Amino acid sequence: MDCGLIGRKLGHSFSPKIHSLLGEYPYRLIPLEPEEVGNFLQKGEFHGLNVTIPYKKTVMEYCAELTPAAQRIGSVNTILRRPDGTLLGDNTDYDGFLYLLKSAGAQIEGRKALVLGSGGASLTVRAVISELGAREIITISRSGENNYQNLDRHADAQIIVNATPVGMYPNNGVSPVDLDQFPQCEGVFDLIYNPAKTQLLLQAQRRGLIWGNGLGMLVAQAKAASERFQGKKLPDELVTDITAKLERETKNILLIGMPGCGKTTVGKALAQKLGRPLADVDEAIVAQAGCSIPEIFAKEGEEGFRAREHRALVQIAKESGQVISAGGGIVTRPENRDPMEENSVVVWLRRDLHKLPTDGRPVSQSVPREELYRRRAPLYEAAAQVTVDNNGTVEDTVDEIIRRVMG
Ligand SMILES: Nc1ncnc2c1ncn2[C@@H]1O[C@H](COP(=O)(O)OP(=O)(O)O)[C@@H](O)[C@H]1O
Ligand SMILES: O=C(O)C1=C[C@@H](OP(=O)(O)O)[C@@H](O)[C@H](O)C1
Ligand SMILES: [Mg+2]
Repeated sequence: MDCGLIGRKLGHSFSPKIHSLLGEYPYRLIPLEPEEVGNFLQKGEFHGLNVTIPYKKTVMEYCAELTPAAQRIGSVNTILRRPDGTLLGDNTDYDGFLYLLKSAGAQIEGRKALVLGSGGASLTVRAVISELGAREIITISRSGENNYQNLDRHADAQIIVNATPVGMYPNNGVSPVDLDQFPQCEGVFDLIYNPAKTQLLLQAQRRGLIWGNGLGMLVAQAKAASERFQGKKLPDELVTDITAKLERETKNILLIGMPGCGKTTVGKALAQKLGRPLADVDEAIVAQAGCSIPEIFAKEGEEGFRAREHRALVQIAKESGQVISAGGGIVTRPENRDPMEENSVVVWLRRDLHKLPTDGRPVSQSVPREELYRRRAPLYEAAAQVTVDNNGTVEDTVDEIIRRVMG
C-alpha cells in the first residue's frame, strides 16, 4: 500500500512523521510541478494520497467521484484509489477542523463567527461552522465587502477563525486583527501551527478565551485520511497523543533565572543530551555587537543592552526545537513576553543565591543578589511553566528538566 503527499513545496512537512505513527504503510513526499500532476494521477502507482497547496482544486477533475464533504468545500485533500482503479476525492481537512473545535470545547451553535481569509482553508472552516449551526458566518478578506477596514461592523463576533497566513513563521509577531475590537468574543482558532501560539492566540489566551492552533487539525486530518487508506477506524486518542508528541518535539525549552544560576551551563548539557541546537541569547548579542556585555553596558547603558536583547530574542525564539539560554534580565521587559511564549516551554532554574557568581555581569555587580532576587522572583515565577532547582550536579538538573518537560 503506497501512500504519500503531493504538493509543490513540501520541504518540512510533518505528514510522513504523523503517518508513520498512524499505521505501517510507506508514505512519501511527492513534490510535483503543475504540468506533472495530471500524468502522476493517471499513471497511478499509489493507493492513497494527500494533496496540499496548490493542487487541492487541480486534482478534482481527475477524480471519478467526490464525497459530499469534498463537493461542499470545493477542494480535495485526500484521494483514494478504488478497486476498479478510479479515484475518489475526499476532504479530511473538514474532519481536522471539526476536531480542532471539539477538542477545545468550542460552542458554535447560535454564534456569530468571523472567518479571516477567503482561500481554500476558509472554505473548509465555513463548511464546518455552518454544519455546527453558527447563526451568522462573515468572511473577512482584504478586498471583499467585509474587510479589515470595516471590522467595526462585526464587533459582536463571538467566534474568530484565522484562515490566513498572517502571523505564520517566519513573519511571527503580527496579527490579522486586534481582539480588543471584539468584546463579545468567546473562542479564537488559528490554522497556523508554527509558531505554536500566534500573536492572535497569545491575545486570546491572555483574555481567558477558548483557543486552539492548527497542529491538532493537521494530525486529525491525517488520522481521517489514514483511516481511509487503511480501511479501518483508528482510536481518537491517537490524535491527542501524536499532537502532544509533536508539540513536545517542536517547542523550545527556554531557560530563565537569576544571573549565574546555570542557564548557559545547563543549556549546553541539555542541548547535547537531547540532540537539539542551542541558542544563548547573550552570545547572540555579543556576536552581533562585536563586543562584550560589560562593554555594551558601558557604551549604551542598560537600555541599549535591553534593546539588543529583545531583538536577539525575537530572532531566536521563532525557530523551533531548540534549547534557549536567556540572560537573567529577559523577564524585566514586557515586550519579551510574546517571543518567550509563542514557541517555548519556559523553565525557571533556581540555584542558591550564595553560589551565584557576579563576574562579567554588570547588573549583578551593581545590585546585591538578595535585592535582585526580591525584585525578580515574581517575574520568573510568572513567566515559567516549570521550575527546576540547580543545586546538585549539572547532569541531575538536565535529567530533571527532561523528566518534567518531555514527560
Ligand atoms: N549544577 C552546577 N554545579 C556546579 N556548578 C554550576 C552548576 N550550574 C552552574 N554552575 C556554575 O555556575 C557558574 C554560572 O553558570 P552560567 O551557566 O554561566 O550561569 P548563567 O548563564 O545562568 O548566568 C558557572 O561557573 C557554572 O559552571
Ligand atoms: O541579569 C541580568 O540583568 C543580566 C544577566 C546576564 O546573563 P546571565 O544571566 O546569563 O548571567 C546578561 O544578560 C547581562 O549581564 C544582564
Ligand atoms: Mg548565561
